[in-house]
Amino acid sequence: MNFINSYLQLKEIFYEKIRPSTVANPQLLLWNSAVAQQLMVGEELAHDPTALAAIFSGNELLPGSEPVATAYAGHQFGHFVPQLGDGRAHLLGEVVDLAGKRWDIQLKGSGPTSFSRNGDGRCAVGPAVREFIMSEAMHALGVPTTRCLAVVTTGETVYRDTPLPGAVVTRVASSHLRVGTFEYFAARGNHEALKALCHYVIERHYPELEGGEPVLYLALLDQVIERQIELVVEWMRVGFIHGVMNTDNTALSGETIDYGPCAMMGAYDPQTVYSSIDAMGRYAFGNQPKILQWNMSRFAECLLPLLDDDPTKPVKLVELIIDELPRRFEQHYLEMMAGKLGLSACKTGDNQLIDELLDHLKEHSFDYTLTFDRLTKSQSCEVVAGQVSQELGVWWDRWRNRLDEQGDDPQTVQQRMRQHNPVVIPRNHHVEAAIRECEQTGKTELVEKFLQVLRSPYKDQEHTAEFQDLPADGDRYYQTFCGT
Ligand SMILES: Nc1ncnc2c1ncn2[C@@H]1O[C@H](COP(=O)(O)OP(=O)(O)OP(=O)(O)O)[C@@H](O)[C@H]1O
Ligand SMILES: [Mg+2]
Repeated sequence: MNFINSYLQLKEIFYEKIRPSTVANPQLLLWNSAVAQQLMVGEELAHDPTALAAIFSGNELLPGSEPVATAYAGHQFGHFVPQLGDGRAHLLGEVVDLAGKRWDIQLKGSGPTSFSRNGDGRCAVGPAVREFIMSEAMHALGVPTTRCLAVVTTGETVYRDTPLPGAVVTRVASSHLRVGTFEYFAARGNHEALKALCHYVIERHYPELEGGEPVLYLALLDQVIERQIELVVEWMRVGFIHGVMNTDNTALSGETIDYGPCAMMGAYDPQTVYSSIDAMGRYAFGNQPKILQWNMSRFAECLLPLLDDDPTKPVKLVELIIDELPRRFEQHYLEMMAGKLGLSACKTGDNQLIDELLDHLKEHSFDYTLTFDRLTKSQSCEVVAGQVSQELGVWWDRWRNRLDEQGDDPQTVQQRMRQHNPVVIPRNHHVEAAIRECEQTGKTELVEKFLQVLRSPYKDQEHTAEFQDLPADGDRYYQTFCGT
C-alpha cells in the first residue's frame, strides 16, 4: 500500500497530527480480501495475519502514512455541537486503487485524540463487526457506502455499560469529509478555510464541476444534494434505516457512513425506528428524506458567506434550491419504486399504485423485502403468484393490468424487478447473532457464512434461505445503540 496524504496539504486547523495508541494483543478477526486486492495490499502482507494485526490495530505504521484526527462539528439530533472531530479515529492516509481511484484509510477505535472529549477513543468488537457486516452488505446491494478492510481485536477491555472486548476497525472511504467538516469552519467564521475545503471536495469528489466563484459553490451544493438524494433513495429501496443522520454522519461523497445504530426495516412501517437514543423517531425510516433536506439546509448555510460578501443576499437563491429538493427526491424515489414494481418508467397514477401497495403492507404488517421478492418471483412462478395475489387483493389486479399495459414480457419485467429487489438483506436478528458469536467465542464462522450470502443479495444461493427468515417477535423489541 502506497500512502499519500493530500489532506495534510490543508492547514493544521483541519486536523491534529497524532499516532494511534498501541494495543496490548492485536489479533486479526476479519479481513476483506476483495478490498485488500482493490487497494493492492501486497500478497506477502495479505497472508501474514500477525503483520496485518499490528498494522490495522495502529501498533505499526506503514511507510508513508502520516496519521491525523480530522476536525469536524455537527448537528446531532438537531442541536449544534461546534466541536466533534475524530475522537476515536485516525486517518492513516490515502491509497490509490487499481482503477486509479483514491481512498481514505482510517482506523476507528484506535485511541484518544484531542477531539475525544470524555471518550476513551476505543471501540468494542460488536460495533466493529456490525460496521463490517453492514457496509459489506450495502456494497453488495449496490448502495454507495464506506467499506471495511479489517477488524482487529485489541486484547483490551473497553468499558461501556458492561466490560466488552475491544477492537479497531479499518474503514475505507472515498473520503471522510462530512457536512460537519464545513460546519466546523462556518461556525468559526473561517471563510478562507471554507473555500479551501470547497476546492478540496470538488477536486476529490466533483472534478467535473466548472465555473468561477461563486457559481462553483452553488454547483457544489447542487451536486452534493443530488448524491444525497440518490443515496437516501437507495436506502429506501432496501429498507435501510441509518439511525443517526446527524450532519457529522453525512459524507460529502454521498456514501453511507457510520453504521453505529443502523438497522433494516422488516415489516413495512415508515415510522420504524430501532435506535435507543432516537426516542422522538427523528431518524425513522420514513423521515429520512425530510432529514436529508434538513441536513442539506445546514450545508447550504455553510456556503452562504462564500456566495456573497453580504451573506443575506444569496439566501433566497439557496432557499429555492433547498425548496426544490423534495420534488427532486420524489422523482428519483418514484423511478426507484417503479423499478421495484417492474415498470420501465413512471407515469401518472403510478404514485397512487405505489402508495396503495405500501399502505396495504403497513396495514397488514407485511415484510418489505419479502413482499417485493415474492412479487419478483411471481413473474415466473404460478404458486407464488397465487399466494401473493391472495395477500394483496385488488391491488394485485391493478398492478397486473399496469404491467399488461406496459407490454414487456414477464422475463424482462422480472429482470428489472430483480435489479431493484434483493432476495436477502442483513436482517437485524441475524446481524446480532453473528456479532454475538464473535463477541462470545472469538469465532467468525457464522459471520463469514452470513457475508457469503450477503455478498450476492440478488441470488438464491445454497445458504440464502437460512438468513431470510423473519424474527419471531417481528423485531418489536429490537433496539440498536450508538456503540460509543
Ligand atoms: N469512545 C469514544 N471516544 C472518543 N470519542 C468518541 C467515542 N465514541 C464516539 N466519539 C466521538 O463522538 C462523536 C460522535 O460519534 P459517532 O458515534 O457519531 O461517530 P463514530 O461512530 O465514532 O465515528 P464515525 O462517524 O466516523 O463513524 C464523534 O466525534 C466521535 O469521534
Ligand atoms: Mg459519527
